[in-house]
Amino acid sequence: MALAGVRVIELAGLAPAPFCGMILADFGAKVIRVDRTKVGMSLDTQGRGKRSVAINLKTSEGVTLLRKLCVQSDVVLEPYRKGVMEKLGLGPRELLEENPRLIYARLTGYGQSGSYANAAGHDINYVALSGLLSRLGRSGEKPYAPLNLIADFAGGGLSCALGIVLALLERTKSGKGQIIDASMVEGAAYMGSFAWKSRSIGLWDRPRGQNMLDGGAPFYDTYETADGKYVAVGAIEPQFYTQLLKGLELDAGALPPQMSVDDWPELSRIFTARFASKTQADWSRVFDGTDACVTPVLPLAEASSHPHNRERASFVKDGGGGESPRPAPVLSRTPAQPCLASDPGVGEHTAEVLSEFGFSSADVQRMLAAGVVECDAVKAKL
Ligand SMILES: CCCCCCCCCCCC[C@H](C)C(=O)SCCNC(=O)CCNC(=O)[C@H](O)C(C)(C)COP(=O)(O)OP(=O)(O)OC[C@H]1O[C@@H](n2cnc3c(N)ncnc32)[C@H](O)[C@@H]1OP(=O)(O)O
Repeated sequence: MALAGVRVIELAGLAPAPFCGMILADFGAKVIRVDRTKVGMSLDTQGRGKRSVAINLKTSEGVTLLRKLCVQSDVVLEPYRKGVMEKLGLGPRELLEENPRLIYARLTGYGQSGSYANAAGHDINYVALSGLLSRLGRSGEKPYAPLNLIADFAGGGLSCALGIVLALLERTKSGKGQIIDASMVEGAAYMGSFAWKSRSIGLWDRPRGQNMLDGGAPFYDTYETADGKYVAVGAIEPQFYTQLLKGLELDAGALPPQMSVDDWPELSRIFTARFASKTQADWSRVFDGTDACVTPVLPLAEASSHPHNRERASFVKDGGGGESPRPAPVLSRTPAQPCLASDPGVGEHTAEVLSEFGFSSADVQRMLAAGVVECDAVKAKL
């Protein structure tokens, strides 16, 4: 796999950093998640392919131990508020001094500087500050955050993974590590560059929810079908729009022109009534195999069984039967191989990992007895 041989220390976080770590693990990195002690269970639902070490960082020996793990690794991924790692004496300056090849990734909401740098926040706050949230939502309604996808995952975990891979690539030339300041506000904004830069072509001139791509245009929207399900319509180009009208059995000559913005509400009413006349499956029969850009809106539970996704094996089943998306994109020679074993329990691999880093079993036993580390002995034996 592309990242084989890369060792990553991921400090356990909430959602963005765990996703970043999972991407790296999916593509072959050895990711070690550092969990807290005395927590029972992990909230990391993105633990695929990782191993877990439980360390109490409120002990000085725990901090020393983590330092040893970090300086013997390629990447440190930390998800804490600005200054937390420095307080522990594990800031980038200290660690890079000991290991100049280390890539030190800091995944935060507001970044390492600026007046919000110390503030708590979550996805919705970061998307709000990026400017994007103001553009999301239906006409006449309040701004709407589409799950926690934009900042936590697209602008956060994914863009931080890109930063790490770029730094690894650069290290092959310079031999040097570096610090990655991954701010979710900036990651989200960057991911939304199209929204900024396409203002120059008038794509967002109208209020929220009244533009071509935000629910304003009848040919770029969702419609309810006769069975209470939905279809998605994305027929932007005239040749595809023509196919849409054909499938809906509408006479183009009797309708206002596609780009007559003032007539969009009326066209929407016509499309709404038409789509309500058949079931979702009926519409798939009408539109599959055409260029009308009409697809069913699938629930998560049905996505993997859609013929297209089934043919590409786009979803994988883990050992417990749980389904999730397979890693993307697909690399031809070195594709990701997602681990199908169950996600790691807190401290499941403490003894195994510490031994790999050169600790003797007597060291491990002593640290266990002192409460510096914890080992989930039951899971570790399975
Ligand atoms: C009832 C609750 C139910 C919860 C169910 C949860 C289900 C999952 C839901 C996922 C929701 C995802 C949401 C929508 C998100 O947006 S997640 C993104 C959140 N934001 C970020 O990640 C940005 C960067 N991080 C942060 O800003 C902050 O970490 C935070 C998220 C605001 C949380 O702040 P806070 O809890 O005060 O923690 P921090 O200031 O970072 O300090 C962490 C403290 O923990 C300590 N710590 C860490 N590891 C260990 C360890 N192994 N052992 C002992 N202690 C440990 C650190 O030393 C630090 O301690 P201290 O410096 O405060 O004394």
